[in-house]
Amino acid sequence: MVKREDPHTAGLNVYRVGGAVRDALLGWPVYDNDWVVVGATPDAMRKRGFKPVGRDFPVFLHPDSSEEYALARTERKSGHGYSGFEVHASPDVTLEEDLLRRDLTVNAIAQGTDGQLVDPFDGQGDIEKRVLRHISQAFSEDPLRVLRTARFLARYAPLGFSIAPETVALMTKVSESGELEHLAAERVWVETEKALGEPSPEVYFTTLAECQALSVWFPELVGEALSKGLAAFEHAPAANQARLAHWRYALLVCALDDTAREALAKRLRLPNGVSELARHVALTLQLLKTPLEAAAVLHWLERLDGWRKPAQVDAQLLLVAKMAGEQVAALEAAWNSARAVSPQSLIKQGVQGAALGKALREQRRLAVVKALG
Ligand SMILES: Nc1ccn([C@@H]2O[C@H](COP(=O)(O)OP(=O)(O)OP(=O)(O)O)[C@@H](O)[C@H]2O)c(=O)n1
Repeated sequence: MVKREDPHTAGLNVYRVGGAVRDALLGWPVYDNDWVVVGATPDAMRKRGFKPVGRDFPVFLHPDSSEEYALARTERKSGHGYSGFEVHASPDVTLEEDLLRRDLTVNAIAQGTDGQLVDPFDGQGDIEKRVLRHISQAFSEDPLRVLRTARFLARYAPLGFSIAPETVALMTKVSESGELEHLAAERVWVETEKALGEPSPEVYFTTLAECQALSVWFPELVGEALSKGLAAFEHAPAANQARLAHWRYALLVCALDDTAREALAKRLRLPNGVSELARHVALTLQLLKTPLEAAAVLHWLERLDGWRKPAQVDAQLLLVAKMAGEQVAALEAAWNSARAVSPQSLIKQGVQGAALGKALREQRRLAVVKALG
């Protein structure tokens, strides 16, 4: 089959870059491509039908594929945090200059439309050696890269990867400089959430501990709390990636006390669903610590909003299944009996209003008592 040339990019100097090239070389699944465009202007991109999306630098979406096309640029840090960047994008920025501003050698390989690789920092050599290595001191201009590097290791450690000692040293220097504190909590959570969905999520946290970054954003997890939390990961049930990440987070913090867990949730500005899930796991483990009693089970179901959101109870039973097997079976039986109590049948009997609520509560109580035997 003859491949038709894409009219939108015909004559443009474009390269596939970043994660897509890295992952293709690693044999890892590639979900989306990022492209860099050399020698073009924003105007020329718009005329070709690309849609501008970048707020801080010129990035465009391809009109058909919606893949990202960024104009080659250089960046220089000019202040704290993420806002302090001076971006220089112009047709005279070369591909090599654009690659030089990037974080890791394995992320700075470009591929021309002819398939040729442009690899000025020997990213291919580092892929072969299984090493995550920073490209230059500019690594420290974006403190998020400390978290990114730990996250990449959580993904690739099972392939034999490690972080170059000089990069660990630089990550430590960034952590100790206080720059990590300037990151937005949301960005920290995005990295952490991704890391929690990776094959070796524990590696993210141990790496952050090793380079002194853990105490900045996760002080509650420093020391023994971390080993306890990481040990809980193996109890995470199989799930899709988004769910798995949240379940693992809830397990990670399940041994913390309420104050520590809530402080962490607040600092990370966790989405409500995630902090609530973590709270629920703590409640469930608390319930399972002692022999099950009907009043405690009913109180737990109320706290989980189980009558309105039964899926929240089901999730808890799955989550703690491997931690407290037998008790969980009894709890599940009690829950199944209680949820089988139907308001409809009471309504049919003519029970209404406040009396209905009371009757429901009583029938559920009886169901739980009976199930617990
Ligand atoms: N703080 C950052 C973010 C991104 N990049 C560069 O931009 C590319 C694309 O970044 P991104 O899409 O965030 O990550 P990927 O490397 O594509 O990895 P992932 O598989 O997680 O999407 C990276 O490969 C890297 O070259 C960087 O140098 N520093």
